[in-house]
Amino acid sequence: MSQPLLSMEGVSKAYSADAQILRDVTFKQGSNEFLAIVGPSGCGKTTMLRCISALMSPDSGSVFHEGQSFDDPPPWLSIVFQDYNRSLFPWLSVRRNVEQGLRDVARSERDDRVSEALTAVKLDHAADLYPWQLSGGMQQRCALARSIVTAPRLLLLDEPFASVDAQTRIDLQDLVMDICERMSLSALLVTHDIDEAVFMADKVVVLSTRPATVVEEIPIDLPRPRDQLTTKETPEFLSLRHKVYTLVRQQAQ
Ligand SMILES: Nc1ncnc2c1ncn2[C@@H]1O[C@H](COP(=O)(O)OP(=O)(O)OP(=O)(O)O)[C@@H](O)[C@H]1O
Repeated sequence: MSQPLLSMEGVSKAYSADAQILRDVTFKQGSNEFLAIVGPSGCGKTTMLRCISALMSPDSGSVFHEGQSFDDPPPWLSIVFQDYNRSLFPWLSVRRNVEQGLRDVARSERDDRVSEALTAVKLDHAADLYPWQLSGGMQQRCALARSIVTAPRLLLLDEPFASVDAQTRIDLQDLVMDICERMSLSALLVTHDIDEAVFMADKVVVLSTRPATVVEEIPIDLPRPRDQLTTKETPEFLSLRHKVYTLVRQQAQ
């Protein structure tokens, strides 16, 4: 049987003796699977992403990519953060920002790949502008282009839509789902927004309060492509949203 793309097995992490953050976190993510992580505020979701991306080592347990452990941030993984303001270089144009992901690639290939990534996020027209000349949504699309330009297998999304307005958030959700579909990319989305988790994911993983552990994994078998209006009006969507919301609320009590 083939190995999952990503697996966390019994991962625990504490920042100090009295600050246990993760406790025995275990789940698997398959290839091309879109996974959403939800849980109470401050439960340790970002800490979990740091362990997955090898920016931080777990105290116990392991993270595996196709059955292999790894020590450094791996090339098959890219991260998109909430705070695009701090993740883009203001002194570099959009094109040069995206190019940062490709420093080891030959110039001729680099230009083509940057252009492809900018087309994928619909930013071709803004390639020569600077981040401070862009709207919030455009800056986050630029950050997304920089993440996909390296052709990763897995995109880690740490509340990537939390700093934009409601309409832009919806547009970015559709864009990310479309990119994942077209590039056969897996995604692991951390979000506080339960509608967003159910709408975008193939599986929602619910975490407990600190120290976080997996409370339940809920498969989301809504058909794709998903539509912001019609999918969200189906009884199946409403019932899944109810289930996830109830579980998260129980944790917070
Ligand atoms: N480097 C660090 N050193 C010490 N404590 C930390 C560190 N990073 C995070 N923490 C603490 O660990 C806890 C979990 O933080 P984390 O950011 O992982 O949670 P989260 O679920 O992503 O939070 P939120 O829901 O607010 O986005 C918090 O109490 C936070 O203050």
